[in-house]
Amino acid sequence: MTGRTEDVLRADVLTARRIVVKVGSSSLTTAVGGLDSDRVDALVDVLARARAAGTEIVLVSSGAIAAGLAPLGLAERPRDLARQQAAACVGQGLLVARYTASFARHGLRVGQVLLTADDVGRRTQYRNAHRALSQVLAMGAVPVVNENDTVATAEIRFGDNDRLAALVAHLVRADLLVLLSDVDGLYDGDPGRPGARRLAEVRGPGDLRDVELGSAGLAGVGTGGMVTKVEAARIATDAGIPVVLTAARHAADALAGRGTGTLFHRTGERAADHLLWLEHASTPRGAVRLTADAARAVVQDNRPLLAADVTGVEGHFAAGDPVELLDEDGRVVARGLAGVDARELPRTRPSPPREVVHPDDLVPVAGPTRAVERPVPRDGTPARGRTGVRIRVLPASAVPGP
Ligand SMILES: Nc1ncnc2c1ncn2[C@@H]1O[C@H](COP(=O)(O)OP(=O)(O)O)[C@@H](O)[C@H]1O
Ligand SMILES: N[C@@H](CCC(=O)OP(=O)(O)O)C(=O)O
Repeated sequence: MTGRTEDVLRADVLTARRIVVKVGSSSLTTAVGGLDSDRVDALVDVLARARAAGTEIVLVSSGAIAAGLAPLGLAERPRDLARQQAAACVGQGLLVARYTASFARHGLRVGQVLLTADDVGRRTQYRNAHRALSQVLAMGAVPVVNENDTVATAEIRFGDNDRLAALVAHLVRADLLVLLSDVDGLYDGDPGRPGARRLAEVRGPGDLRDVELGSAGLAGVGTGGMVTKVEAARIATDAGIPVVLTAARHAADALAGRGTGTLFHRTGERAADHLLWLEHASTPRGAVRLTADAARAVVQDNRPLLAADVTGVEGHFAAGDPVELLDEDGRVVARGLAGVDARELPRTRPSPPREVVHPDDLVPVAGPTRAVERPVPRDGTPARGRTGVRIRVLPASAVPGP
C-alpha cells in the first residue's frame, strides 16, 4: 500500500448495508437535452450490482424537468414556474418508465416515491413515508425518489434534490449517502479553473473555510451547483451519515469503497426522527412570541411550551403545522410542531394551561442563525431565501453571493 488516500478503501462505504444514491439532472441528460438512455443504463448497472451483493439502494433521481423539455418542444429549461411544472409532469413519467425498463434488465422492480419536503416534516406523514420506503426495500424493489414538483412549487424554485437526498438518507436510516454529479468531487474553487484542487476528504466545517462554491453548474439543467451539495453533506454528516460526492461515471468506484471524489466524514449523531425534517425542510406557517423565561426554559430545559408562555401569535397555523418560536426580540430560538390552532390561542393573558408545543416536537435553532440567500434559480426568480428556511451560518466562502 502506498498510503495515498486514493488507495485506501473507505471503511464507511464497505460496511454500509443501506445506501441512498442521488443523481443530478446533468448526469442523466444528453448534450442536446432529453434523457440519455446509455447513461441511465450505466448507472442502473452499477446499482443493480450493489443490490445483488446485498446492499439496499434507495435512488434519489433528479431529471424530471430535463426529461420533459424535448417532448414539450422546449429548447431549454423554462423560466416560468408553470412550464417548469408541466415539464416535470411529462418528464417524471418518462424518467420512471426509463428506470423501470432499465432495472428490469436485472430482474429488479422500481417503486416511484414522490415526496413533498414540507409534508414529511409532520410526524404522521414522516412515519407513513418511512413505512412505505421500508416496505418497498423489504420486498426487494428499488425506491426511486423525487420531489413532487407538481405541488411543491417552492421546491422547484428554491429547493433541490441534494437536500432532499440528505433528508431521505435520514428517513430510511441509511448508512451512507452518495451524491453523483457531473463533477468528480468538491474542488477548492471552480473546477474549470487551472490549478483547482480536489479535496479527498472533509472532516468538518473547518476544511471548507477556503473553498469557493459556485451555485450553478455548467450543464444548465441542475439546481444549486456545489452550494446545495455541501449543504446536503452538512445535514447528513451532522446526523451521523457519511457522504461521498463524485461523478456519476465513477459510481462503481464510489460504491466499491475506492477513494474517488470527496468523502465527508460524519460529524454528529442521528437526530430524533422527524426533527431533522422539521429543522431543514419545513416552511413555518406562523410564529409564537414567548416571554424571556419561557424562551429559555423551553429551549434549554426541554419543558413544554404552554399557552401562558405566549405573548403574541403570527399567522394562521393549525395543529400539526410547523411554527417558529421567537424570543422577546423576535429572534427565532426554535422550531416546533404546533399542538393547537392559532385561533385557539388567546391573544391576551392570562391563558389556560394548554400545551402549545410538546418537547418531542421541538428543535432548537442553534445560533447564530440568519436567513441564507439561496442560489439564484435559472428561471430568473429573485434570489431570496426560501421562506422561513434558516441554516446555520456557513463559512463566508460557502454562502453564495446574491
Ligand atoms: N467548488 C466546486 N467544486 C466542484 N464543483 C463546483 C464547485 N463550484 C461550482 N461547481 C459546479 O457545480 C456543478 C454541479 O452542480 P449541478 O449542475 O447542480 O449538478 P447536479 O445536476 O449533479 O445536481 C459542477 O458542474 C461544477 O461546475
Ligand atoms: N425535481 C427536479 C430536480 C431539481 C434538482 O435538484 O436538480 P439537480 O440539481 O440536477 O439535482 C427534477 O426532477 O427536475
